[in-house]
This record gives sequence, structure tokens and C-alpha cells, in this order.
Amino acid sequence: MSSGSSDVQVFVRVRPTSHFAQEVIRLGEDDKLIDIHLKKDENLGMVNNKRYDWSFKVDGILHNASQGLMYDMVAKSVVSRALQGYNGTIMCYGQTGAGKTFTITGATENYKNRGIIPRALQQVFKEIDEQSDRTVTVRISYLEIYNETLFDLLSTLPEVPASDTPMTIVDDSQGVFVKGLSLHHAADEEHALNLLFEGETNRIIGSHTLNKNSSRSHCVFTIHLESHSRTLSNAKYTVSKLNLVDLAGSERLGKTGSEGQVLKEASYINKSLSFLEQTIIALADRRDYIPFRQSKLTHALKDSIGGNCNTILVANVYGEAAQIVETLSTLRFASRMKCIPAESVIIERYDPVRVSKNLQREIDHLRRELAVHDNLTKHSSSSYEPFTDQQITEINSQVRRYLDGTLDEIDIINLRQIQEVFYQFKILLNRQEQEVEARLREKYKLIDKNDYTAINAAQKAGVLDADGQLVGEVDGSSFSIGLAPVSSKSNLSLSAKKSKGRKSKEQSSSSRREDAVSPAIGKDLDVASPSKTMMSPSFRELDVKESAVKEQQENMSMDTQRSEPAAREETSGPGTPPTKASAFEEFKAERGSELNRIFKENKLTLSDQRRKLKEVTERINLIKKEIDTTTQNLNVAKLEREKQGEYISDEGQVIIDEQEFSLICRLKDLKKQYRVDYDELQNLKAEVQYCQKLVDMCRQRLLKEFEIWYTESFVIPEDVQNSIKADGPLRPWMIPVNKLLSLGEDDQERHDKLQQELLIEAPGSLPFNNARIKTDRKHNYTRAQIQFTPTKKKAGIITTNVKNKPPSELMAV
Ligand SMILES: Nc1ncnc2c1ncn2[C@@H]1O[C@H](COP(=O)(O)OP(=O)(O)OP(=O)(O)O)[C@@H](O)[C@H]1O
Repeated sequence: MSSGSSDVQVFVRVRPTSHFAQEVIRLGEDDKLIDIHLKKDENLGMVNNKRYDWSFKVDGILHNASQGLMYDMVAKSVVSRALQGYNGTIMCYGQTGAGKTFTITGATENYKNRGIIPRALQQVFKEIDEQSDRTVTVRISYLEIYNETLFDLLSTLPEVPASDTPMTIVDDSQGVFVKGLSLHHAADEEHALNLLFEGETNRIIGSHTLNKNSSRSHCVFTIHLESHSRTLSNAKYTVSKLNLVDLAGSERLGKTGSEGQVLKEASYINKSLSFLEQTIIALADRRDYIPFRQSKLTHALKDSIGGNCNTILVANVYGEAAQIVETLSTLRFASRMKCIPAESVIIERYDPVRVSKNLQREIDHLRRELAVHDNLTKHSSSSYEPFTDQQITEINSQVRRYLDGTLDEIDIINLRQIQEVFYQFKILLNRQEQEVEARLREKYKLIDKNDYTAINAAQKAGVLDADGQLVGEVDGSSFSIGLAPVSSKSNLSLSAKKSKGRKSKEQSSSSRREDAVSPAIGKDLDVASPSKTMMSPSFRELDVKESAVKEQQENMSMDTQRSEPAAREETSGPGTPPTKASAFEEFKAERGSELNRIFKENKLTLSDQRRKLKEVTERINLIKKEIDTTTQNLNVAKLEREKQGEYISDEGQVIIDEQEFSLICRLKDLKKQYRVDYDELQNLKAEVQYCQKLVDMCRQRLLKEFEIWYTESFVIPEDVQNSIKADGPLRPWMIPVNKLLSLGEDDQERHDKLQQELLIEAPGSLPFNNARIKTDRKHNYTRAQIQFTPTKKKAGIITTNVKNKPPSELMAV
């Protein structure tokens, strides 16, 4: 358990105004002090006011601050720490309209003005991506507390089962949690944003349908994080949560002058906020008893205010003099909050499965150690005796059985036995190698690269050209053949050297049957010949061809996917929806134009990288050829020298002539260049792979978006179609559902335009806008369906099975 000191921090955010009351609200130059000054003759509604000056110390003042700056100051470090395992809470407190929702959620329609939640989600997934040593699971819940009743803002999702049991707050040894509140796994940023927007939409719909003022509910968006090490032997993991809380408007009951439902709401709000205040005071005074259970809000936030939690309060205030009483009250609340002590700790847990696996492994290991120890001591005298033939045969049989799986383990007896086991392994391995080679020889005609007679014969037969390449290769530079040119001598090929004598004998005999040599030889030899890897970095020129083929397939694959519906197009009648093929063209030109542009751009980059890859591969082929030629010349020079008799210096070193020396230098340079080019080739290969991935993802995305668009635009439920038909001659498939029902005005166009602008300005905006569009579409569609579903139940009657549902659900009842 590691800890980090983190007192409750308080920031004041002033809602921008052109009538900022400079005389009344004075902001300290260091942005850490805020003074309120009232003139003596001004009472501003404060009865028996005796004080005229107040001074509040805070951790930061945000005046005319952008959302980005606000996030960096207020939330960034809390989010990072949540990923390290510390709990965190950011809550916005203040008068209705002072900017709490703007701060915590922001404008969900607008990427630039997004608030803390979307930014936190972006940061969470970005940091997770950057962590290579841990896997983090992200889960989301969204709770609304309205009139002391708990609502699950995500209960509209299909995976949430309907429940009659009301939600309850449970407080046990694991901490506080809301029983019955749905938890949703979010695989990526877009998915998490979808959940946020789903909850937001439910909140807004609820406020309309129930005539419920959204400023009168408290909302808690929680990001639950569980972080495990990627090392399986590490059983420790951390669990943390980040609560992002939008509190209800804090104005006092007296001021609202409300009655009826509004009065009821206001009194609930007043109660829960004053319980929150009492709790804060008790916490700040370090009292023994803290009245958390007085209200649902304080109970739900029990482990999220101070204590073991990095807590941040944003006090949202108006800048106008007319609101100074509420501003004062907000600042008082904030200054109390600042006194709450906090010392957060990482709570580490142990994964029981991993723990038991680790322990089991350790037990096994110790058992073995013990057995070895026992055996070594018991058999210490016999360990000096060499094994008899019978014992060696037994060990050989054990190794064989171990290799074919009939024996699970070989018991260790002593060191000599261990050495014999290894030796038997070696023998078996060598035998296997020979068997594989023999099998290949049985199946294919192999030509030894060093057997010039065999190669000459193949050349005469027209199977190989003068350079030792397979006839029919495009430019004779192919590596795939696996045969080095006649001139080459594979002096780096270990196994070729080892079995040279035997091989050349066998191969020269096979080369005599010239007519049996086929182009396939080359390919097979490529597999069998170890000399292919003679420059250690192995590569094949085939790669160039492979990538060209892949590129071709690439270009074709989209066409193939479209050609299938194209066939159907001919049979479709005038009253039917357009075929997918023609709709796809339309989609690419309009709705999906941006995606299509990105897709095309990625494809261009990919083919550019492939071109480069081809160039480098060709360059390497040339160098390889030159290496072979130089090696051969060097061998000739060496033979010549040996024939003429070698000169030996006084130090006993062989003296070589200048020509041989320059050949050695050249060979060295060529090998160096080869390695450099090879590295470049590897990098390019990785880049091609990466680009390929991007292109694939883009294609998937384009097709997926198209499918959604097509379904939405042209596939309308039967009852909706009937309703439209009654209205006039319009063909239903011609109009997207949301437009048809005039529910979304021109949402789609608006989003498209926004997306295009933002993609250029802020590339990170894609998940945000996608999630926004998806949620809008889903809700427009649901609304459309509801509108055309005959109502069976009386509106306004709330049944028990929707108790836990957000107010949006009530609308459909
Ligand atoms: N810092 C700001 N910059 C720009 N606009 C703001 C800012 N703060 C608030 N607003 C605007 O003021 C209006 C009210 O803000 P908001 O809804 O966030 O208030 P609130 O405190 O959440 O109110 P409620 O208690 O009703 O939920 C919104 O239109 C919002 O866009």
C-alpha cells in the first residue's frame, strides 16, 4: 500500500460575463486569493449583515479560462493518479447556471468545449495505450440522484436487465457502492463516450418528460479502473475509481419562491446539500462521527470526499454583483471543503488465481530442488562411474519418449545423468536433421550451390540462366530461387560446409538427370538451403512481389464488396431502395467523404512505402550479387596464391598481394553496406505493416459506417413505412428516418461539417464525434419508433419495474 499526500483542493471558476463586478469581487494576482467587498449601504438581501469584507484562500482561480486550461489545472493530475491506483473525485458546486455542467461535462455537441469527463476519458485511454507493462480494465457507471431517489442513467442499454428491486447504497469492507447500478466495460475512448452521451441524453429526456429540472439532480459519472501487471507472476493489482460529480444548483430555498413540485424538489436539494455541508464541516473538524448516511448523496460519496481520495472541488460562481449572496455562500462552502484532510493511498489487491498459480509453481520448484539434492547425496558415490551401454540405451529411450510425449518428465538423478540426457538430445536432433534432409532429397532434386558441374548441367538444360537464376524470373535478381549465382561460394553456410563432400556427391548424381530439374527446384531449395540465411538477416525478394499482389488485392477488395450488391441492382424495381453498390458510391461522395478521403490517403502512403520497400530490396539484391562475385574472385586469388606457394613473413603471417587485399576490403565494405540496407529494409517492412493496418482499419470503418447509414436511411420498420405511405406519395426509403420524423433537423449534416472541421484542427476529436453521432442516431431512431408505436398504457403512470430506470424510460410507458 503506497500513499501520496493530497489535501482537498479547491478551485473557483467564474462564469464569463461582460458585467464583472470588479468592485465587489477582487481576484488576487497570484490567482489564489479571492476577496469579496460590500459597500456599507449595500445589503443585497442579507438580513442583519454586519460584515462587509471576506477573504478566501483557494488553490486556483479560473477567470475567463478555456476548457482546456481548466482541465489541465483541475483534473489532469487526478486522472493520472487514478490510473496509478489512487481514488479521485472532482465535484462542481454552485448556484444554478453558474457553469457546473459546462465544467464537468461541457458542451457535448462541441469538441472544443468538451468538459472534464470527455477529456478525462481521452486521457485515460491515451495513458493506457502508452503503458506496456500493465493491462487496465475501464468500466463506467452513471448515477443520478433526484428527490432522494437513485436512477441509473445507463439502464436504457440493452445489456442491462430489467429489475424491480430499487437501487441501494451498500457500505462494506470493499468500500461504498450502489447495488443495482449497471457497470459497463468500455474497450476504448469512443465506447466510453457513447456511454457518457447515452447518460446525458437520458438525463435531458428525463428533464423534458417529467418536467424535471436537470439542475435539481446530482449526477455522478464514475470511471472504475482495474490495473493488472502483464507479468503473470505478479499477482498484485490495483482498483481505483474516479468520480466526476455534477451537484444540483445550490441556491437557497427562500430565494426561489417556489411552490408545488418545484418546492418539493428545492427542499430535497436543500436538504441533501445542507447534509453535504454538515458532512464537510464534520470532516473538516476531524470529528469522530461523520453523518454520511443522512442523505443518498453523502452516503454515495462516503469514500470520495477527502480521506483516502484525491478530492477536488470546483466552486462555480457568477461574476455579477446581483448574485453576490449566492457567490458568498458558494465560497464559504469551498473554504470549508479546503480544510478536509486527505491522504490518498493505493489499495493493492491480490489476484487469487495468480497467487495460487505462483505458489504452486514455487512448491513444484522446491520439490524438484529437494529431489535433486536428495538424489545427489544418495548417489554421490555412483556419479563417478561411467554409464554402461545398457544405461545409455535407457536414457536414449527416455529422451525419445519425452520428445514424443509419452513421458512427462525425465527424473534427475545426478550430474552425469543430466549430461548424458543432453548428449542424447543432441544425437537425436542431428539424426532428425539428416532425416528431414533425406526426405527432401527423396521428394525434390537438390543442386548444391558449390557443385558447378550440376549447375552447368542445369544451365545447359535451360532451367537456370547464366547468372544461376531460374529462367522466367523477371529481372534475374530474384532471391526466391534460393540458388546463388554460379560464381558464388557460400563460405558462410555452416551446414553446407559440414556435409559438403557427401552432398556434392549426391547432388552431382542428381544433376546428371538434367531433364528432371524443374523450376520448382528453386523454390524448394529456398526452403531447404541454409545458405539463404547466410548473411544472417534473412529476406526474400518474394516480399516485393507479395506486397505488390497484396496491394492489388487491396484495391480489389473494396470493389469486390461492392460488386455483389451491384449484381442485384439490375433486378431492383423503381419502388425499392437503391442497391448497396450505388448507395455506397453516394455514401463515399457525401456522408462518408471524409472517411473515404482518409482511406485513400492512407492507401497512397501505403503504396509509397511499398515502392520504397521494393527499391531497397532491389538495392540489397544488387549488393548481394556483388558480394557473391567478390567472394568468388577472392577464392580464385586464394587458390592462385596457394598454387604458387605462399609467402610467410617473419612473424609467421601469410603475405597476400594488393589485388587480394583490395578484394578483402571491398567485401568488407559490401557487407557493411548490406547490413545498413538490411536495417532500412526491416524498418520499412514495419512501416508497411503499420500502414497496412491503418488501411484495413479505415476500410472496416468505412464499410461499417456505410452499413449503419444504409440501414438508417433505407431500412424502416413496417409500421413506420405504413404511416408515411398514408401521408403522401413519398417513397419511404428515400428519406432518412430522423429527417422524416423531423426529430433531428439536420443533425447529420451538422455533425459531418463539424467532424470535417475538427479532424483538421484536432485529430483526437474522432472518438468524441463518433460517439456523439451514434448516441444521437440511436435516440432519434428510438424516438421515431416510440412515436409510431400504439400506446397501450396511460401516460404518466409509473410502474414498479421502471423505478430504477432513468426518467427517459418513463416516457415510453
Ligand atoms: N465558463 C463558461 N464559459 C462559457 N459558457 C459558460 C461557462 N460557464 C457556464 N456557461 C454557460 O452558462 C450556461 C449555464 O451553465 P451550466 O448549465 O453549466 O450551469 P449549471 O451550473 O450546471 O446549472 P444547473 O445547476 O442548472 O445545472 C450554459 O449555457 C453554459 O454554456
